Amino acid sequence: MTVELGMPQRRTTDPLGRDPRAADRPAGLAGLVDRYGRVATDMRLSLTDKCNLRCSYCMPADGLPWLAKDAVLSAEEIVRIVGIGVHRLGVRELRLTGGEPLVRADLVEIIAALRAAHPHLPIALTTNAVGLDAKAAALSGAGLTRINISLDTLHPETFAKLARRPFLDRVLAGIEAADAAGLGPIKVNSVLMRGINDADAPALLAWCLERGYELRFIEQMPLDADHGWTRQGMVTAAEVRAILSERFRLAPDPRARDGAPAERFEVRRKDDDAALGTVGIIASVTEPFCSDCKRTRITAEGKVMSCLFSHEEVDLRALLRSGASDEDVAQRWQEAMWLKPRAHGMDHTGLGADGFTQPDRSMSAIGG
Ligand SMILES: Nc1nc2c(ncn2[C@@H]2O[C@H](COP(=O)(O)OP(=O)(O)OP(=O)(O)O)[C@@H](O)[C@H]2O)c(=O)[nH]1
Ligand SMILES: C[S@@+](CC[C@H](N)C(=O)[O-])C[C@H]1O[C@@H](n2cnc3c(N)ncnc32)[C@H](O)[C@@H]1O
Ligand code: SF4
Ligand code: SF4
Repeated sequence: MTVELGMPQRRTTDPLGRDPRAADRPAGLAGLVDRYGRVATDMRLSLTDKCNLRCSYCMPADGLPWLAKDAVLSAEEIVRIVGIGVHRLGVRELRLTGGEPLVRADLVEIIAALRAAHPHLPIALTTNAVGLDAKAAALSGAGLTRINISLDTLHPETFAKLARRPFLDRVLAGIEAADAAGLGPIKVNSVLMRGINDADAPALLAWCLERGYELRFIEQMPLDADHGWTRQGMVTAAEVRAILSERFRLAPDPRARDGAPAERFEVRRKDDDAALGTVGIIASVTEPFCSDCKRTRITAEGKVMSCLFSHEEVDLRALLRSGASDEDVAQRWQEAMWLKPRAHGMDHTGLGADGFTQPDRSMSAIGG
């Protein structure tokens, strides 16, 4: 069997697809453990590579060549692969992402089927919320647990510039509908771009705090399809804290982080120190959290990416479609995770630094 790998190499393995480099994985070791002792229990599954926005930090203006329909995992394959993760490999939480998961016509059916198979599994969705106003109630009814929504600005012109689509009103309607449908706690994801929306950060935080949403500012990572990212151009976590501190007082949140990308802060009013809520900062570049990583990713076409920045992908779809048993699929997934890089796709942290190569795929094609 030929195993498709990302750049820079292709690799062929034996008929069962065993990877010789994972030969040192102790026999009988349960779960998605890697060589550095991390255990992946958080599964992130991309439902599609397609999207209806063109955020400049993710997609090119003209979009990307979309995968063919039959290249993407079907609803049945998704249910099977999640079942293997949960029942055989210790997956404890699931996040559905993309691309834009809402463009998938069978999203509600997928969630209903996953919920029927796993009554107690936390199932979250990361979405841009375009069209969510019409679907939030159905998603909640189907069993979706909670939702994270991307929103970079409250200014229509800035939104249209960043997302290259004039859809701010639709996103705001989607957020409101998600809240009304009980899909909280709602988390809002915001990527700050220097000179474009960084000055909007305090106003966006005030807006989220008023509504009880948890805003998280995300450092831009080198995962844009245009390969235009530079370390100097990126707005850092330290800058975000400085911008927010002009209007609020931030104090470390005492709750345990538990491997989450976001470091949380309590937000207090400056004059009377009144508690207003929480803000998160996801500092993948300047304050990486790889040593506690518990994530395993499956792309829309069924490939394991052990790390967001992996240059290797292990094809589970081919196995699923070749009549392989759940045990074989689980074993390949375990081998892929055993070989997970230590950090940022390498053996050390350093996005944009020496030794780092940006993956060919954009965030939208990996599944953010
Ligand atoms: N470097 C890195 N960044 C990640 C990883 N997972 C998520 N992120 C970043 O965190 C952002 C927010 O991710 P979400 O999809 O909202 O999920 P989350 O923050 O893990 O989810 P919660 O459990 O709701 O806090 C993503 O857009 C990425 O920028 C990861 O494994 N590595
Ligand atoms: C790839 S999107 C997929 C889900 C959905 N389309 C959305 O935007 O929420 C998931 C998350 O990735 C984030 N993202 C995309 N490109 C990024 C980049 N280059 N650096 C950091 N985060 C990025 C987005 O802000 C979004 O919150
Ligand atoms: S960040 Fe999400 S909404 Fe924006 S282009 Fe990427 S996949 Fe689409
Ligand atoms: S860069 Fe890779 S190792 Fe680091 S947190 Fe993200 S997925 Fe985990």
